[in-house]
Amino acid sequence: MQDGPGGQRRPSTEPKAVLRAELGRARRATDPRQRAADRAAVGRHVLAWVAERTGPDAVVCGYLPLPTEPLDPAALDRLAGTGVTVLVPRVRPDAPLDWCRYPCPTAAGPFGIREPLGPALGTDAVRTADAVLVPALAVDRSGTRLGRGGGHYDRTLAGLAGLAGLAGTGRRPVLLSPVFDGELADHLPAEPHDVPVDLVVTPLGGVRPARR
Ligand SMILES: Nc1nc2c(c(=O)[nH]1)N(C=O)[C@@H](CNc1ccc(C(=O)N[C@@H](CCC(=O)O)C(=O)O)cc1)CN2
Ligand SMILES: Nc1ncnc2c1ncn2[C@@H]1O[C@H](COP(=O)(O)OP(=O)(O)OP(=O)(O)O)[C@@H](O)[C@H]1O
Repeated sequence: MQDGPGGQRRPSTEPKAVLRAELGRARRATDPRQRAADRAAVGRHVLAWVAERTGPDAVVCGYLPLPTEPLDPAALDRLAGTGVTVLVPRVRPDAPLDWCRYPCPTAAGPFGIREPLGPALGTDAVRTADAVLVPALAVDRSGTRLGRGGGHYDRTLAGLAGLAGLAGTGRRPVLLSPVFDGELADHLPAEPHDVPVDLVVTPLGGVRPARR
């Protein structure tokens, strides 16, 4: 939102902001039973992928999903129950995300998301991850993601980009974005700071390469 003449709030007409508003409306308009089935399907796909591709010693960065987001929170519990180390983000203003080990107590946080209250592991904890679930409102054919616009994940993923090819293992976490099937876009506005995701997870399509 921007301040309009006279100081009243009016919606931004910036292309990304318009897209976010449209995608948000579509999510809220989805039939709750369909949404629940979709969220459960995405959770199952994530669990199966982790079991197949990384195994029980894995570290997975997830997030505490909003009720309209395409990920069943129970999937995080099941993942943690398999022995996988699950981390969830804590927002810090104008900084990369901090991380807490899940499950942990949570409290109502900004933007309607639950805020984890466990000990803060620091922003570098994401570097230990084998996979990072990156929330998105849509993902396009080049893997460009449309997020909520806070830049929280952009700042977090920017630190990881430099990990590829580093001395040692040279590995960086695999980036997966859960989205609803209708949120695979042909083209989204991309900026230089946008880090593309590797994989998308949808209820019907399962886990697939983001580049199509
Ligand atoms: N579940 C979740 N956790 C996350 C993110 C996210 O997108 N999803 N974030 C990604 O960066 C960060 C928090 N940033 C956010 C920024 C804005 C809004 C937001 O606009 N919320 C709407 C409600 C949307 C809805 O109900 O669907 C609002 O407050 O009106 C949410 C999270 C870190 N944690
Ligand atoms: N690496 C970075 N360092 C500092 N600021 C950044 C970085 N990446 C993005 N930003 C800032 O974050 C703001 C939001 O960027 P953008 O619109 O791409 O968000 P988003 O990807 O939708 O959000 P999110 O990353 O939270 O999911 C922009 O003002 C941008 O300048």
